[in-house]
Amino acid sequence: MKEIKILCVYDGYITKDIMSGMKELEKFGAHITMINDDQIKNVGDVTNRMLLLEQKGIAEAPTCRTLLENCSDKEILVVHCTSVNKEILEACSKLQAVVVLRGGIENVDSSELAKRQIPLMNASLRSADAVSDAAVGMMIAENKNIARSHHYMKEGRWVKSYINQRYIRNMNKCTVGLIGYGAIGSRVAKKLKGFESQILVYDPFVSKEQIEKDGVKVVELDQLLETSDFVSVHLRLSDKTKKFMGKREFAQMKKTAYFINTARAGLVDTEALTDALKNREIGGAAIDVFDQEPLPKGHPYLNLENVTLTSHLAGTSSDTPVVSVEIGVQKLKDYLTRMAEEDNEED
Ligand SMILES: NC(=O)c1ccc[n+]([C@@H]2O[C@H](COP(=O)([O-])OP(=O)(O)OC[C@H]3O[C@@H](n4cnc5c(N)ncnc54)[C@H](O)[C@@H]3O)[C@@H](O)[C@H]2O)c1
Ligand SMILES: O=C(O)[C@H](O)[C@H](O)COP(=O)(O)O
Repeated sequence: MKEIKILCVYDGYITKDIMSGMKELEKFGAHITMINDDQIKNVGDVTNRMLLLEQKGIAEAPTCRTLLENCSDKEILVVHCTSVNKEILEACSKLQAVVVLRGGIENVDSSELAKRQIPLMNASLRSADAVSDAAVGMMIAENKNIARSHHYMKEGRWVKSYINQRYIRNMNKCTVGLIGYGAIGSRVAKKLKGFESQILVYDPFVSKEQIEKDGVKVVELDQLLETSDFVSVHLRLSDKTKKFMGKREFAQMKKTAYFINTARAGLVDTEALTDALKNREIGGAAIDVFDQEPLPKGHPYLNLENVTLTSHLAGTSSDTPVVSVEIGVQKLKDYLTRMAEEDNEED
């Protein structure tokens, strides 16, 4: 079996222990080197790096010096959120494939890889269960006033009456609108089916047939916004989806509806959402992701009763980093097997 040199870069989220699952690939001829991303020390740094990449792009991402110093003879790079930018790619003359242990691929110069016809593999489903659990949890928490009641009880208050009790329905009578039907959106739908909610979906990039085979209904965005009791956004942030939810969209929502954001803050015009919440143009919101993290003191959300906030933890689960590596290992096994078969055919 031909030896193939793989360089794995771990960071504050994917640790050396977790990355050691890659050793399984030695049976497939891999020689594995593991290094640490010298700029990332903890999970907070990982989140900040992701946000920087999504907002500013790969060109502004700093280069990991340890990666640069160790990559020249490597055939495969495995990274989590470490940047695989032009400087790194120029140094990788032997590169045959790149594996990103996350769903988003913003940390990799994918157009440069495409030019060089180098395959890029990712772990798109790795946190889909964690985030979809969180989105469904947020809907139920709003419906049942769990966070608000908890907050009051901590203050010694026994509050029995909440504004939404006049109109909120049980989940089996609620309509949930999902914007984006990828890894996470589709899992939210699957989980909500157990609650017998009516599910509406807007995602023009997935075929109607594929979505409707899950027993949910494809609608136009206007209909989704106008008729849903919960509007949950599950898009990737890009130039095209920036501020997808603005003044107009919040105005279209029912006055009693909740907006759920476990995706990215940049998808939303924060000022428009704040106004809609303040003026009770929508029922409320549950939000996990913010323009600035940690959320700065005095942020308007903090003074609103009809908003529930979590500190960017929807994707956090002890399973997520492990699943990332499992997916990466499986994709690499398939890749190495294919390469070995092609080599055999040529011989
Ligand atoms: N809060 C967290 O901890 C956390 C963790 C992981 C992921 N996320 C975020 O969750 C979001 C969803 O991730 P995913 O893995 O499901 O992404 P995905 O790429 O699998 O799905 C995105 C979907 O959006 C659709 N889409 C794109 N443009 C659209 C448009 N204009 N209108 C409607 N649909 C459109 C795509 O067709 C795709 O199906 C991302 O923003 C991701 O960064 C958050
Ligand atoms: O915390 C998050 O939001 C995620 O861990 C990360 O930023 C995105 O993960 P992905 O969906 O790209 O796997």
